Parts: sequence; structure tokens; C-alpha cells
Amino acid sequence: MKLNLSSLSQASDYEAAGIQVPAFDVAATQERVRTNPRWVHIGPGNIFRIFLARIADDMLADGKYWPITGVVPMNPAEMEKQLEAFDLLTLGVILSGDKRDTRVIAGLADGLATRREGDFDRLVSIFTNPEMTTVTLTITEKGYVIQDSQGELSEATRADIASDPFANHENTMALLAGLLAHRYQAGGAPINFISADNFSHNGDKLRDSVLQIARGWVERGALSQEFLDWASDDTKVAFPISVIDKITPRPSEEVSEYLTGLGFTDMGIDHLGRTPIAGFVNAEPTEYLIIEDKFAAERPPFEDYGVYITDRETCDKFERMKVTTCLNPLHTALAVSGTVMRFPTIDSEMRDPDLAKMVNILAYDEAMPVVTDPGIIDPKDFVREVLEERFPNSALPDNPARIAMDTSQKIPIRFGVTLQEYQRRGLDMDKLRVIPLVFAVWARYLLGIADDGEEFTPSSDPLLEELQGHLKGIKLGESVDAHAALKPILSNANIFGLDLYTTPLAEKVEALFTKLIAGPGAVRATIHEEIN
Ligand SMILES: NC(=O)c1ccc[n+]([C@@H]2O[C@H](COP(=O)([O-])OP(=O)(O)OC[C@H]3O[C@@H](n4cnc5c(N)ncnc54)[C@H](O)[C@@H]3O)[C@@H](O)[C@H]2O)c1
Ligand SMILES: O=P(O)(O)OC[C@@H](O)[C@@H](O)[C@H](O)[C@H](O)CO
Repeated sequence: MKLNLSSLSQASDYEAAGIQVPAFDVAATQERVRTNPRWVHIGPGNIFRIFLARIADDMLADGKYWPITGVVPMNPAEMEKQLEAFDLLTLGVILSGDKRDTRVIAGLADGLATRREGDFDRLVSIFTNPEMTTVTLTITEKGYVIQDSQGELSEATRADIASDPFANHENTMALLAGLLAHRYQAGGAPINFISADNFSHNGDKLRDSVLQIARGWVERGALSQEFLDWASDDTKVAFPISVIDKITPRPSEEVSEYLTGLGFTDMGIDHLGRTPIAGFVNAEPTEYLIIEDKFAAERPPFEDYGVYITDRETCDKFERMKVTTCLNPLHTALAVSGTVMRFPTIDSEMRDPDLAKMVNILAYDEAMPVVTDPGIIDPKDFVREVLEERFPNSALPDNPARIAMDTSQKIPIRFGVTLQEYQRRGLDMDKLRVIPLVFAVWARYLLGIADDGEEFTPSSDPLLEELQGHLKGIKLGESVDAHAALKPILSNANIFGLDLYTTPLAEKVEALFTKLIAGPGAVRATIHEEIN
């Protein structure tokens, strides 16, 4: 059996395999959405396919017409090999204990790849359609960045500003700013942009980046001030903030074999560069989506599908709890140490007493003091669920390397916000043990040498080359001037949210780093010593 519309018409084959199928006419919806689009999603990757597309699937099953048009602005092969090869269907596999719940998700009903001939023009026609009112995004943090590491507008952004606003743009922020210009020109129907990426005040960042490009066009006379006024008016173009939470690892070999055992012949894992791609997505059962109640246009009835639509303050508090204290910083701590110590999965790290203790200290002693209860869920229950159920979920094969991707972009949010809060509240940073340890292990990770003394390939990161340049020549077991090597990194407020030399942490990180490079086994020994 192959996953496609034709096999779906034999629903009994799916039912015999215990797989839930869409409760609506998928082919008819895919036909209708081409002329009647409602909801566009940029970056139709794993979390989107198992969370937002599933919500759309549930809505469609209830007769609420919110099919999604997925847009890949990067490599068209992602659209072709991961989505179109399966008629845009995804097999969602929820893993917990020894249970696997599998269903066909069909909320994604149309697919475009803007670097593919003709697709950009079709996207323009979708953006000029007033019936299309909502755009969601999961494009990773770096997709929003229009500056270089020094905080200046990047060369690519300057080139976009110098180019025709109405043309196709490779940079996603410029693409969206240009599509907004098309929408304005076509009458300016209101629209919502909901970032569902994992960082602080995601909607604000999206708004800033898009409007900065729009402003550049207005300043050089390519667009009118009226356009900018419209795009800046949040009753016309809304950018609510949101928080999304569902651990969604890369596709796993075990799940691939399981699906093959159910009779599928097309559920193998392929690769696009180093990124594994598949017709299925595996994830944990837990999920939270919180969206600020700030919309300019009609939107999907999210609240009927378990999504919290709430005030900005609640979003903010939930985000502080999840992204900057009780989940994502712990993830990054496990990602860099797990990679250097060659742990295959996060759950295996949680069975290591030192690493489990490290993240417990980080959560309860160092992060919790700056958390405020969001009201939706008690932070103590949230962190307990993370540390005792979600991370140790042995059915969920989450690889530390996935989480280590783009760490330089994540640190300001996952740790910097907490440090700024310590500074703001006058809390004692000298007491912090694990936060400086994580920074030192990250610097040790950047060397690309594991704790066994052998090489590993660090996950991709836009600053990898620059950061590795500062550490060039450092060898395990040899003496090092840690201050000279680390100063350019630790003083970079773009990375840590503040210059670590304005805190007691920089000195600690330098001392820890010196210990961590003492030789093979030094990472294990230093972590053990520091947390016991
Ligand atoms: N996987 C998770 O556990 C999880 C959970 C919560 C939130 N998130 C958020 O969702 C994002 C995506 O995670 P995922 O697991 O779906 O990853 P993924 O790699 O499966 O998907 C990422 C998508 O973003 C696109 N993309 C990458 N860079 C882009 C750019 N510059 N412009 C436009 N599109 C770009 C890719 O083409 C792909 O479609 C994460 O960065 C995170 O912020 C992920
Ligand atoms: O998705 P990223 O790359 O921002 O971060 C990696 C993980 O920490 C993240 O995906 C978590 O699994 C997720 O935030 C859980 O909701």
C-alpha cells in the first residue's frame, strides 16, 4: 500500500491496519482549495504536519472549511518528495509507552514551492484573494532574521530592499512583505499572520522584520506611505504572538519499520541534504498551542480544537515558562552535552543520573525563580511533566543533534531572557551553576570533538563557522588561553542576551571550558563534579 488519494479511497485497507482516515472528501477539498483558499502555511515541516494540519483536518471533518495551502520558500524538492509524492497526505504517528496511534492527516490541501516556475504567481493570486485571511508560519528562528551577527541589515536584506517589491524574493521576510504589497494593491483585505515558531514574542519579531523591509521600500519610493500605514495598522494586518509545544522529532527508523510492517511500501526515510524526510511524522501526545487574541480578519475557530486564545500577558507567561525556562533551555542543555557525550536520544540522557540531575537543577533552582504562573497550567506541573514524562518518553526517539541545530540563535531566547530577568530583579547570578556549565559545554561542542576524543559533525548553525574561527587551534589536552579564545563569543550580547562579562558568568565559563578540554572524558568528569 502507498499513501495517496487512490489508496485512501480503499479506506478499508487503512481501517484493517488500525489507521484513522480523514472524515471528509479529501480529493474534493484539494480541488476546491485551489480557487477558494482560506489559510496559508509557510514552512510545512514536521510540527506543522502533525499539529496545525491535524487541527485543519479536524475542522474539515466537522464541516468547517479551513483547508491549508502549504508554501515551501526554500527547496522545492521538499514539497515534491515529502508532500506531493503522497498527494499532500501525512501519516501522523503519536508515540507513548508501547502505544502507536496512527492517522492520515489531510489538512494540507494545496502545495506551492515559490522557487518553482509558476508557483509564485499562484501565491500572489492567493494573497490577493480576500477569502484567504490567515497565514501561519513554522520556518525556524533563523527564517525571521534580516540582520547579520553584528546587528546590521544583512547583505541579502539590503538587496531585497533594492529590488522590486512585487517580484519573487528568496528571503521569506521579503517574500511576505512583497505579498502584503500585492494584497494592499488588490484592495487591502485584512489578514492575520501567526508565527508558530519557538521563540520569544514571535509575532512581534515577524512584524518587525516584515515592516522593516516594507519601510525600506517606502523610503526609496518603491511603495507608498499609505501602504506602510495599512501594513502597520494591527486592525488591518495582525501579528499575534503565540506559543506552540509538541515534541516532534525527526522521522525515526523504528517508526518507518513499523509502518512498513503495516503494509506501506513508501514509508522509508529519504534525505534532503542532511535533513531526513518522510511521508510520516512522529511525535509525542502532549501538545499546547496558545495564541494572543489579536486578529484583524476572520480566523479558523481554533478554540474549538484545544487551542487557547488568550490575552498577551498569558501568552507571555506561558512562553516564559516553556521557551525560556521549563522546557527549551533544558532541551538545549541536553542537546549539546548529549551530542558531545554521544547519547543517541534525549530519553537515554534522562536515564543518566548526572544529566538528569543537571536539568533538574537548571529547571527547579535556576530557571523557576523567574517563572510566573500563566494560569493555564501550573509551572510546577508543567516542569514535572517535562522532566518525568515527556523527556524520558522512551517511545520518542528524539536526537540531541536535532535540538542542537542553530544553538547560537536559540541561546538568547532560551537563556538570555532568564539572565536579563536575573539582572532586572537583582537576583544573585553568582549562584548559577548549570547555566555557565551549559555555555561552557556549548563552546566545547563547537570544537567538533566528542568526549571520546574523536570528531563529530556539529549540527548546522548560521554562526558555526564564525564561532569555530574563534576557537581555532584549541586541542584537547593542550593548554589554552580560554579568556582570549572565548572573549569574542561570551561578550556578544546578540548571542547571550547580554555581555556575559557584565556578569560573574564569563569568568566561570572560561574556567569550566579549561576543564572541559583537559582531555577525553573531561566533559563527563566536569559535569559530574559541577552538579554533585
Ligand atoms: N519539532 C518540534 O518539536 C517543534 C515544537 C515546537 C515548535 N517548533 C517550531 O517549529 C519550527 C519548525 O520545526 P520542525 O520540526 O517542523 O522543523 P522542519 O525542519 O521539519 O520544518 C522546518 C520548515 O521550515 C522551512 N524553513 C527553514 N528555513 C526557512 C526559511 N528561512 N524560510 C522559510 N522556510 C524555512 C523548511 O523548509 C521546513 O518546511 C522550529 O524551528 C520551532 O521553532 C518545533
Ligand atoms: O524546534 P527548535 O529547533 O526551535 O528546537 C528544538 C527543540 O527544543 C524543540 O523543537 C522542542 O522539541 C519543542 O519546542 C517542544 O515543543
